[in-house]
Amino acid sequence: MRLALIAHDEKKPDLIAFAEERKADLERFELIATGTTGQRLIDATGLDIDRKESGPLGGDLQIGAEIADETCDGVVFLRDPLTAQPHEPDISALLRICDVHQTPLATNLASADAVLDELVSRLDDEE
Ligand SMILES: O=C(CO)COP(=O)(O)O
Repeated sequence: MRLALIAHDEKKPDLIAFAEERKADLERFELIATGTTGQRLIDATGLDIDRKESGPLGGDLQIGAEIADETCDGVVFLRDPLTAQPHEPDISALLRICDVHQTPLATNLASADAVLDELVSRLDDEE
C-alpha cells in the first residue's frame, strides 16, 4: 500500500513529529513525498521515501497523477492555511483528485492519525 506525505514549510515540523511518533506504522507502507518534505523526513526519521519534485515544481501534480492512476492509497498533506502558495492551483488539483477517486486524505494533524489508523487496518485486513 502506498501513502503520500506532504507538508508546507510551516507544517514540516508537525509532519516530522507525526512521522517519528508513527514510524512503526509508516514503515509498513511504500512512502512517497514531495521533494523537500521527503528529504526532511528521511533526514529526521530514516524512513525509506520515494521523493517527487518539490511542490512548487510539480510534486503535488506528480502525486495527483498517482491518485488518478489509483496507485496511491492515501495522502497526509499538512497544509499551511495561513500562507499563500504560488502553486495553489496544483494544490487544489491534488485535493480535487483525491475527492474524485475517494482517496483518504488528511489535511491537518488531527485527521492524520485517523487516516493512518484506517489505512493500517486495511493493511491488517489484507494480511
Ligand atoms: O509545496 C508543497 C506542497 O504543496 C510541498 O513541497 P516540498 O515538500 O517540496 O516543500
